Amino acid sequence: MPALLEITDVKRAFGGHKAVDGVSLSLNEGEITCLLGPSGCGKSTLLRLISGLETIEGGTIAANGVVLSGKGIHVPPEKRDMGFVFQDYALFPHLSVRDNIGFGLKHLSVAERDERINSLLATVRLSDKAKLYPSSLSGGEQQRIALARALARHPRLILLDEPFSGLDAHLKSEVREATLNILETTGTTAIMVTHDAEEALSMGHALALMNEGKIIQTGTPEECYFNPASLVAARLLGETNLVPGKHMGDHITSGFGSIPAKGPAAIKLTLCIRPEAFVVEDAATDLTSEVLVTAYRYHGAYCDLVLKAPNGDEAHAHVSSLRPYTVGQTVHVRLEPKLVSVF
Ligand SMILES: Nc1ncnc2c1ncn2[C@@H]1O[C@H](COP(=O)(O)OP(=O)(O)OP(=O)(O)O)[C@@H](O)[C@H]1O
Repeated sequence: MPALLEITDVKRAFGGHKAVDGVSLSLNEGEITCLLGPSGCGKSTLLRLISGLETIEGGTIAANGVVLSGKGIHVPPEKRDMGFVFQDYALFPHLSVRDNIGFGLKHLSVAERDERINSLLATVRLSDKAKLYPSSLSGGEQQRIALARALARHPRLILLDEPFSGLDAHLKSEVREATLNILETTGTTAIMVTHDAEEALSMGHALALMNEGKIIQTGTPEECYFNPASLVAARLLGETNLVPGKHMGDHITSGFGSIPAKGPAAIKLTLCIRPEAFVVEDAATDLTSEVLVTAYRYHGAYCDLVLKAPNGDEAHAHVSSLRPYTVGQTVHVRLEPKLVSVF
């Protein structure tokens, strides 16, 4: 897929603090790229640099081969052909849903404008709310208006900055799904900032992991989750247990069982084990370890166990809730190699 936006070695500092420190990233046409990183790592700044709301101090940003930000070049935001969805939606409270969506369409004839608004209202399933004002709508509905407004001018790129952070947990997954649907059916290219790993993994066609102003890994969600490039990347993508491991022939052993060796032999290894990597077996095998259950919490879909290995190492495990567990019992566990990274 061709790159729509090419970011090359982009830099931006504030008072000596390198907020964006030499970032290179390609956004592919028709894809949603999720930019995931901890608070303060520079995600919003990068988005603002792409939008043109902020100026770069080094590098280039080009769309379809045309430089938008570069040495002596700064195309203003309104000429970049991009749509924005902000954290707080930034809707106009004094305008109806219809007028919010049509705000950027004043260059069209009345008939063309009406047709475009009607089509967008249908896309975001708000046709029956067209005459209402934002204050009388739910958070999820307001988010869909913001999305429709951002899509109104058929922008080449949509920038979303934490678009679901204002929504209740139960509404979040529904609105995420609806947004994904709209972006995919309209074939829109988008970059979405989030610090929620689950959101990034479930919504992104591509992921860009960011830390301390730098992109530390890019790839599909599966590539990043199963093969994190570093401990920092692994931790960004979800809960992990860090446990020492040892090379023993063609295996790596740990207090929680053995996995086939990965990578070159090394004296000191750290295993990064996802909680769902633990498999409880009925009996001991070459790959299992007998561990003690020191804490147990039922979560419905799974059980959260704290396990203590014979060597004293501890780990959190998410295992099937079909089997009963009690604190103080011992179980035979092995590790699912795909969910273990070795550093
Ligand atoms: N206009 C500004 N003036 C001074 N410092 C700024 C400015 N904008 C951002 N920063 C600083 O740059 C760093 C990156 O900020 P940014 O908002 O891009 O992070 P973020 O990853 O989006 O964080 P969050 O997830 O908390 O929104 C922070 O240390 C922030 O304080």
